[in-house]
Amino acid sequence: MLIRRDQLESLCEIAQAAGREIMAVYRTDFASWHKQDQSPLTEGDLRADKVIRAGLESLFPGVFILSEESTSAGSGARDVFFLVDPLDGTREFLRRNDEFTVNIALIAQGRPMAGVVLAPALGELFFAAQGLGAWKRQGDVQTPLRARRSEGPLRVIGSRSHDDGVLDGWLERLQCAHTYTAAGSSLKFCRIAEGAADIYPRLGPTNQWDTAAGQAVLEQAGGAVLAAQGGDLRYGLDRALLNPHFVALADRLTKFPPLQGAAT
Ligand SMILES: Nc1ncnc2c1ncn2[C@@H]1O[C@H](COP(=O)(O)O)[C@@H](OP(=O)(O)O)[C@H]1O
Ligand SMILES: [Mg+2]
Repeated sequence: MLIRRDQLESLCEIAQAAGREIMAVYRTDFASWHKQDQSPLTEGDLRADKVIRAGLESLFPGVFILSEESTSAGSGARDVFFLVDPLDGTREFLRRNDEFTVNIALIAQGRPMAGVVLAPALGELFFAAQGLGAWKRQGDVQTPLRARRSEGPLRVIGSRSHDDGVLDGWLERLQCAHTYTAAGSSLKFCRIAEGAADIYPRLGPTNQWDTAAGQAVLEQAGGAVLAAQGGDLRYGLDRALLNPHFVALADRLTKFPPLQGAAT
């Protein structure tokens, strides 16, 4: 299922509306609490989820929505559905370091066909769809995205808040000079998509909604997201919510150490 340019623009508007809800909370002395899985939750997550769900239901009536914070009625596998993380990087939100994002992805036949990633505190919007392309919009400036491997040291980017030490061993096995930068949330995919980083190894858990929109942006910018067991990272309501370990790359031919200890 391909989406039209005006539909992609509408997805951007929905993300921006969610971003406004999040920023309204961010500016206050907001409370946070923990979900059953011990991940943090704020009013920002819930308000953004509500706005996104309402927007998607009106724009794409009847299309199933799986969000981190809510699930559409009905169950079973569907070929086409939305994957939504209304506030990715809740820990970054709590730390007030601005590196959190709104994520909306359209999945068809297991692949992310379109994605919008908005970093509302940074004012950066990334959006892409198969057949259309990938762009970054910041203020009035819009630029096409093109992932590219630097000619210098390999620029590795990784999680700011979730590093269980496995990454250090992986970096030691890299056979080339490299630099390392930490960044929160799905912004890591976007940094590769805009040519600011080369590789994002994820050797710890993520959920499907954490990665789908970022993958759509990166793939349409020319990059790739490879799953530990081989092939491009895929999505589905009939699959585990937890992603396998993966590596996101500007250039899929980049050599990297095996993603050992991969979850499936
Ligand atoms: N132990 C765990 N189990 C499942 N998901 C985890 C996890 N630790 C981190 N994550 C996922 O990693 C995301 C944050 O990514 P990063 O570390 O790259 O900023 C979290 O998104 P949320 O912040 O939306 O909960 C969460 O979904
Ligand atoms: Mg998330």
